[in-house]
Amino acid sequence: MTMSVADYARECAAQGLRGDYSVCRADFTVEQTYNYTADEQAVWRTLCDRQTKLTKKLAHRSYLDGVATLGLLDRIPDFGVVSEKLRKLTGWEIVAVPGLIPAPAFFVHLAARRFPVTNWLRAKQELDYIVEPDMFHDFFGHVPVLTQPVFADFMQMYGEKAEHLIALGGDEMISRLYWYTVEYGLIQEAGQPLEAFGAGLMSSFAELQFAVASKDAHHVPFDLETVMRTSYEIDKFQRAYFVLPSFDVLRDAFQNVADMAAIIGRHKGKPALDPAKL
Ligand SMILES: C[C@H](O)[C@H](O)[C@H]1CNc2nc(N)[nH]c(=O)c2N1
Ligand SMILES: N[C@@H](Cc1ccccc1)C(=O)O
Ligand SMILES: [Fe+2]
Repeated sequence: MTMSVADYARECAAQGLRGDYSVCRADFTVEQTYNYTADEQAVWRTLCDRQTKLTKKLAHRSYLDGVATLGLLDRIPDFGVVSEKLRKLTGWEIVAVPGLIPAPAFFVHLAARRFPVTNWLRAKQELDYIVEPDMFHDFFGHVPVLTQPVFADFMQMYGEKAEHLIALGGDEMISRLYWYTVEYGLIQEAGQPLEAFGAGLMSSFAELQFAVASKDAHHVPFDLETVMRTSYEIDKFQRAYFVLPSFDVLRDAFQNVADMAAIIGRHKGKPALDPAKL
């Protein structure tokens, strides 16, 4: 199922990831330990002020409705306090993690309506973009939509179905689908402008503008099989952004898990598609 914390900690250190995985529980959770400095509080406020202005213009309404419901904070959030509010709204809660955790463990949390939020914050030198998920990405990017019942249910369903598809050897392919939609997806509904959908865009001042507004961004119409076959890199701007015609198209992809299992069966272990060549 999931590799041990010790093995994963070694792998993260080898990749130069920042999180301290030495104090994780077996499910990769840690305590939040609310001991942030005045400087970190100031970085948090700056990030929230700038991103709130930008997402108002470029983000899909599902995210903005979530922000309005969540009531974004002028201080670094106390995960316990926010979990109390989330539980009442949609049954979700936040668990603290040291940073990126393995996909299988990640999906087990989603299936249980627990969203893993990194417990450390980016430095002021990384304000516009950071190569690994930090607390601002996980919280500001992902948590707002968990207040919206339709998306809260979708994220739990994603975790449940992913566990089943990982058992079929779909670990990489189900992660790609998550990556190109929940993390870096765009959406353009009929008669609407192109908007950001993915959390990795909501938390990055630089990439949000690039993905939605730059003529150099490579936009590809969403296609389930293509997405599941296309590789991605986590530490640079995406070389393809898939555009959903509606949220229903993404949710409906999960209605027929047999189709997803068939795609996994067809392409498991084959070379991935290059996003730049789509
Ligand atoms: C599912 C897919 O692998 C995706 O990149 C996961 C992996 N691990 C993660 N770990 C954390 N802490 N936060 C995330 O958003 C993710 N995303
Ligand atoms: N690049 C995102 C953070 C992120 C890194 C890696 C994976 C997902 C998200 C940001 O700058 O906010
Ligand atoms: Fe994320």
